[in-house]
Amino acid sequence: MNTVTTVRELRAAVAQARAEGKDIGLVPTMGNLHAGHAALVEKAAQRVDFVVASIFVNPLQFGPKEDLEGYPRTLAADKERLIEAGCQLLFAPSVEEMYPDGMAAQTIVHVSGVSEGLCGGSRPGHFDGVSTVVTKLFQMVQPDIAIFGQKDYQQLAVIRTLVRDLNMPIQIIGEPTVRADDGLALSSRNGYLDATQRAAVPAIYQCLHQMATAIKAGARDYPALIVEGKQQLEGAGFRMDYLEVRRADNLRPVTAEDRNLVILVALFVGTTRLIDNIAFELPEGA
Ligand SMILES: Nc1ncnc2c1ncn2[C@@H]1O[C@H](COP(=O)(O)OP(=O)(O)OP(=O)(O)O)[C@@H](O)[C@H]1O
Ligand SMILES: CC(C)(CO)[C@@H](O)C(=O)[O-]
Ligand code: BAL
Repeated sequence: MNTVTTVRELRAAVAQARAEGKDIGLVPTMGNLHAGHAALVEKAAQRVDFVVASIFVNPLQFGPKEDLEGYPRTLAADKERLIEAGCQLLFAPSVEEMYPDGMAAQTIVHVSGVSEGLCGGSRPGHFDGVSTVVTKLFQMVQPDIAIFGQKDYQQLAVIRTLVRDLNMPIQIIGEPTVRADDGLALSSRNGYLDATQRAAVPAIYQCLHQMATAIKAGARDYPALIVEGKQQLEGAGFRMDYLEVRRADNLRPVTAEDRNLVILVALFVGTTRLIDNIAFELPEGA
């Protein structure tokens, strides 16, 4: 695996792969890689000849009181994981390389609709930062496919909308969330948890799973289910950001006719903000 840090080197390496007739896949990340990221790279390696991963902790998507400074940076270990997973090229640019004129001067890409509410409501500007950096990465690499995790469900929906609205010829692939044995969604931010918090957090997915089971069994009073779910999570010691049932395709509020649903949660464990979700289809007759 080669590592490049400049757009110029990135374009040259991708051009060479193209000249060799290879198709290209991109896996954008912020590093501190775990088995969830590895699954995305492995999927890309199954689908294309040349896998590019990026590691960039994008300041543009962090709020002023968020964890930009403390976000874990583990480049040496990340490279080992990428090699094992089948990555051919790592792009690990500096902030100056990505935003040479500074972030205030950067053209911003705003995806409307699906970026509003949920994480977009709690993290103002977050999805503008994501859409902008992902657009830049897409322009730099011009991949055939790009792979994202369903753990960041709203992000995936924003990127699908971005690609459709701006007619980008890139196939977006969403990969299932990789979980620890106790159900916790793998996330770089799990590393912020102490032992007591780590013991408590499997309750997040258990709650989502219970709610999904109840809905599949016929429960339709979503507001009541949400109140109950929040009480359960608050009782486990978490501070709620949101817990919502939405349409799985466009994240709009659910109507009685909708069959494809997603329950999304964001909460604080101490100062650590975690997200998770469960998407499911209502069985026939339910
Ligand atoms: N458990 C997981 N399973 C599958 N994909 C994942 C998982 N966690 C993250 N991803 C995906 O990896 C890509 C890079 O995400 P990122 O580097 O932010 O990792 P993260 O672990 O989600 O970190 P954070 O704690 O910052 O949310 C995104 O497409 C994200 O959805
Ligand atoms: C897609 C992404 C790499 C953009 O910075 C980031 O939001 C992430 O890691 O999910
Ligand atoms: N995984 C999404 C990146 C972020 O939380 O900023």
